[in-house]
Amino acid sequence: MGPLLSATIDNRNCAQQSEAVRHSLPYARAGQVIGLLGGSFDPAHEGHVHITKMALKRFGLDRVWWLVSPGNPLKQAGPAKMEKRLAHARAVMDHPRVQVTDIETHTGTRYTAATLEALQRLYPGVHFVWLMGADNLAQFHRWQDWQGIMERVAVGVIARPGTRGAARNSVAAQTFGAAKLPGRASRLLGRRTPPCWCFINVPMSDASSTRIRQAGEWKADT
Ligand SMILES: Nc1ncnc2c1ncn2[C@@H]1O[C@H](COP(=O)(O)OP(=O)(O)OP(=O)(O)O)[C@@H](O)[C@H]1O
Ligand SMILES: O=C(O)c1ccc[n+]([C@@H]2O[C@H](COP(=O)([O-])O)[C@@H](O)[C@H]2O)c1
Repeated sequence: MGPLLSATIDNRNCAQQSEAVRHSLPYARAGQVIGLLGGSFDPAHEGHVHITKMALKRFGLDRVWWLVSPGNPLKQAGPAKMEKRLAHARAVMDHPRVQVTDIETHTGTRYTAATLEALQRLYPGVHFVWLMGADNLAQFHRWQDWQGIMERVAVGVIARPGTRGAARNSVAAQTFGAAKLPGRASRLLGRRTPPCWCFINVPMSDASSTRIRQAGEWKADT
């Protein structure tokens, strides 16, 4: 087989693969603002539901997609099986504008920077907003290519009990201080050109997956 033919077949395989990935993904059209809440969801709980509803309202989002992670790259211990976490998350989060997905299984990405790059390639013209609790902002500078994430998408941060100070003093908050949108303007977040991030001070939920696991209400392999 000549090099030209082999390259054509490779390209076709590649196109078929990305078509298959596209079929496994939720629908969004250009111009929509989609919030992405990535997490281990091991298990999903009322705190996730609460911040999702707050984000929909306060960040002016059209939809939120939960990205149930194959595994947080910074966590040593693996979470419960994907099918189990997905099923539970779908039972917990029942809202017409929220979809619970395993997108990273289909894109084959684990690091958030790579996931966002893949999603922007798959959804041209869609505005993505990365959502996270304040605890994650505090350690955001440990994520792979975290500055690249800030340059790529808007970031919406939601208050979490006991983490406000650490979030405010975090490397990310300090480094991108000039790109902070005041909470009163939070609805504009999704349509701003990154870097742009916003912290919303909302009524808080103290629910946590760690607490649920420690109480023995969720077992990894059952
Ligand atoms: N009660 C909460 N308030 C605000 N943000 C939350 C809350 N619970 C989870 N989040 C956020 O939701 C995202 C996914 O969280 P995750 O699935 O890790 O749940 P968790 O309760 O933090 O889990 P764990 O205790 O295992 O670390 C993260 O951005 C996290 O900050
Ligand atoms: O990309 C990274 O380096 C990175 C490091 C830590 C966490 N994340 C992502 O942050 C989200 C929250 O993770 P978790 O385990 O705290 O629920 C989830 O989508 C992870 O993939 C991403």
